[in-house]
Amino acid sequence: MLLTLFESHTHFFLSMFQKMILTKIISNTLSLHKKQLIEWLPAVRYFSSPTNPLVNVDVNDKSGIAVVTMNRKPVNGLSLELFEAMSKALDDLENNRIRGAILTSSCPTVFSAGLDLNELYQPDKKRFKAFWTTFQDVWLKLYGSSFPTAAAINGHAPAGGCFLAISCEYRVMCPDYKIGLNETRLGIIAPIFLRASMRNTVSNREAEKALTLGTLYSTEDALKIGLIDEIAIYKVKAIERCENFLAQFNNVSSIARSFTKRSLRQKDLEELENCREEDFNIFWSNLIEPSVQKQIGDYMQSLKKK
Ligand SMILES: CCCCC/C=C\C/C=C\CC/C=C/CC(=O)SCCNC(=O)CCNC(=O)[C@H](O)C(C)(C)COP(=O)(O)OP(=O)(O)OC[C@H]1O[C@@H](n2cnc3c(N)ncnc32)[C@H](O)[C@@H]1OP(=O)(O)O
Repeated sequence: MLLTLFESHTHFFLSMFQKMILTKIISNTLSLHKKQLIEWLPAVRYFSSPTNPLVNVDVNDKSGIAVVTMNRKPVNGLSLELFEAMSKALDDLENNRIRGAILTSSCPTVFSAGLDLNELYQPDKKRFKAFWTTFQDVWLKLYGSSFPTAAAINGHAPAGGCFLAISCEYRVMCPDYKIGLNETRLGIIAPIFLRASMRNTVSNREAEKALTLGTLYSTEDALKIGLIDEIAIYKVKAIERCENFLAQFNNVSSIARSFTKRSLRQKDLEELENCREEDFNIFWSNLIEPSVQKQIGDYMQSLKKK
């Protein structure tokens, strides 16, 4: 009842005084530290994000929902700079307590082509370390966000592209594209945090099959195995369907929702938090194997020859 009362107030701007009183009452009732509670307070203020050419954040003042658009042509290859921009955008969204976020792409037929192969081919260790650490940050922030998330998958989403989508809570995809985790086809072992996101999306059996075979699914087959939740005919509709999903949370206590999400994902988040360095080392040694480098180089060539 206290939460319901609190929620109904938060749709309006809270004066500092109101906020202090409410914080005190709720933190006493839920036995939370003030800092912990503030971190999980529901959306109360919306913002317009400073522009970064690689990631556009557009917050709808009325709904409080942010559309986060990756904008790195031609295929949203996930480079260090794109990850940095995403990491910053996720911080801004968290700090401004938005009501939900929808991840999508400005490329007409590609959501994201996954990790930028240029980051993986003949890598410089220092840059790759920064790249990998920022990649981990993005996953921790997206998968562990206090606000609800959805992906409007308006194009192909192989490998890292699929990975971003399954780190969200809901996925709507446009027809006639491919999605999946094809890392094993490239000689790569899926990292710990990728496995966690996949298991959280499809059944353990499907996750095992999908990851070991490295299958890329059509939109229709992805729906069948639960890798996506809905199909929408084009991008605008996909965003609308994501908005509808997020709007359902208007009738749910933000605090109860955030804590429940957190508790369900906590184990996965901690698993990576506790082994970030080890995770890097494993991938670095896998990546610099001459056979893997050759595979990546050949693969890049084959993409260029198309
Ligand atoms: C490969 C080894 C990975 C090692 C990783 C190590 C550990 C990581 C483990 C797990 C972490 C999570 C997983 C990450 C793995 C990855 O994400 S690796 C990337 C895998 N991505 C792919 O296999 C997709 C490759 N791309 C495509 O299939 C197609 O491009 C597309 C997305 C279906 C789009 O097709 P379309 O016809 O529209 O475009 P083009 O193919 O003509 O491409 C245009 C242009 O873009 C270049 N390009 C495509 N993909 C990438 C990419 N991932 N990175 C960099 N550049 C890419 C392509 O070469 C073309 O260039 P151009 O000819 O110079 O114009």
